[in-house]
Amino acid sequence: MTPTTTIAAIATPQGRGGVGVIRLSGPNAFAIAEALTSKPLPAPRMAAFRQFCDAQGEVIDEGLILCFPAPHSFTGEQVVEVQGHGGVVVQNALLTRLLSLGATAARAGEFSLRAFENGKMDLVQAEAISDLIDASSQAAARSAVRSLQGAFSARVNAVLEQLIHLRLHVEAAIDFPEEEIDFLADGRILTLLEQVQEAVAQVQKSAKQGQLLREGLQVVIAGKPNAGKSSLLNALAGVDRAIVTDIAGTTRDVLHEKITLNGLPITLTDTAGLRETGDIVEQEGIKRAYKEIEQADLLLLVYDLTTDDDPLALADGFFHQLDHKRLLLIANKADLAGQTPQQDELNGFRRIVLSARQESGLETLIQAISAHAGYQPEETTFIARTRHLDAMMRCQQHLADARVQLVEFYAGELMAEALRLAQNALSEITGEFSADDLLGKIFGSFCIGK
Ligand SMILES: Nc1nc2c(c(=O)[nH]1)N(C=O)[C@@H](CNc1ccc(C(=O)N[C@@H](CCC(=O)O)C(=O)O)cc1)CN2
Ligand SMILES: Nc1nc2c(ncn2[C@@H]2O[C@H](COP(=O)(O)OP(=O)(O)OP(=O)(O)O)[C@@H](O)[C@H]2O)c(=O)[nH]1
Ligand SMILES: [Mg+2]
Repeated sequence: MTPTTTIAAIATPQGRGGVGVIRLSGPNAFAIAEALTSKPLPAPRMAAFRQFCDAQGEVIDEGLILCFPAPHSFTGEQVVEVQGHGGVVVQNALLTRLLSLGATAARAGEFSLRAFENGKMDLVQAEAISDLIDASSQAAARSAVRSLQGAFSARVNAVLEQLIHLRLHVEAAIDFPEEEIDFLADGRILTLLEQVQEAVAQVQKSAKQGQLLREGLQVVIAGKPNAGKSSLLNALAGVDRAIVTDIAGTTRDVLHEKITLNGLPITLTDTAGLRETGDIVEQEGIKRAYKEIEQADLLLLVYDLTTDDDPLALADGFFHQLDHKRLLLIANKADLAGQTPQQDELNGFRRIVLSARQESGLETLIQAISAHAGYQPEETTFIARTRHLDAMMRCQQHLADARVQLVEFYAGELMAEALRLAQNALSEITGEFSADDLLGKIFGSFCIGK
């Protein structure tokens, strides 16, 4: 084993601020802090005012120092906070001094990784810290705090307990072969298995909401030139973001705008009008539009009601293989066409009649977008990631396999093995069972100092 280093990093953002905090964590944190201040440290968890000096005794900054003896700290190690003034130059000078005193510059996520390794939190909670910092809506932030406080972990652990209970029954059935057939066939094990499947399904449902809050929804606006795509983006964003003119082919570049609808973070994308063109710049814009269309969670196909464009023919022409569920038809310029904003269906496609310029019919569109995402905000939603959903999906596959082994083959051993794999998959969520590269991937995506 490599000896544990003492790591240091600036914990506050790089920039101007009233206060800038540098954290130290590791076995030499206290010794390094003492050398920095040339004074005894204050009592644990008590702030003291100190001067922070360089090797020549020159004052770099003055501020507060705070010590957290192991294991009662964020990381579970000795932790010191050096709270100086918030400025890029002075903070870097302090950090450099700490490095010269023997500290090592922390890698991204290294404080959180240590907290995880020392049992201060599980993987879901560590991820929740990162998601809280990156939350793009109030609802996302609240659900990240819920995960941080253990709401998600508690649900996973409850299912794990059920699963372990089931495994004990199955192992017992295998260990007493004379009773095997009866034990496996009497329905008790099947009932337990179905209860576990249902419990996982419930957590999956909640986690799906949490993942939506974390990742948000990619909504791409597409259609022919002049249909009113940029006008729609501006209307939904509530700001005059995209250039709108009556010249067809106004938008060239792809434009992203982040908004939240009822707490759901959404990235709205405006694209160049789709048409055959000889203009090279426009061609490039259209190429980029198609790239966005491919990646959209939801596509708004905007067309102009005052033209004789047939939206279904347009949809077919622009995106032949498109999944119907991903497409919403937007009949724009209702004001000019003398139509009232409304919602209806066209050959199985949902259609919304609205006026982007007059901003009428937008509420209906917003509702349709939320409904498309299956977004149902609840007070108990916890933040979740694709990684978690993936683990639960694999858990369900193993449970389904266990069921087949039981009901079709009465194969106790094979059922037991499937259940073991199901448990491993579920345990990956909280990190109880994990591959090393998984940890590297997760913590590497954190910011430095976290
Ligand atoms: N100044 C400062 N503020 C901060 C942090 C920090 O590191 N420093 N945090 C950084 O993320 C968050 C708070 N996280 C923390 C989590 C645990 C402990 C801690 O001392 N835990 C001890 C004692 C617990 C207790 O007294 O109840 C322990 O777990 O034993 C400290 C900060 C947000 N605010
Ligand atoms: N009356 C009326 N005019 C609209 C409406 N929406 C857009 N327009 C007008 O239609 C013209 C084109 O609007 P844009 O939003 O630039 O259209 P676009 O689809 O982004 O066009 P390109 O960027 O060229 O592909 C502008 O003159 C808008 O003011 C609407 O609902 N009603
Ligand atoms: Mg435009």
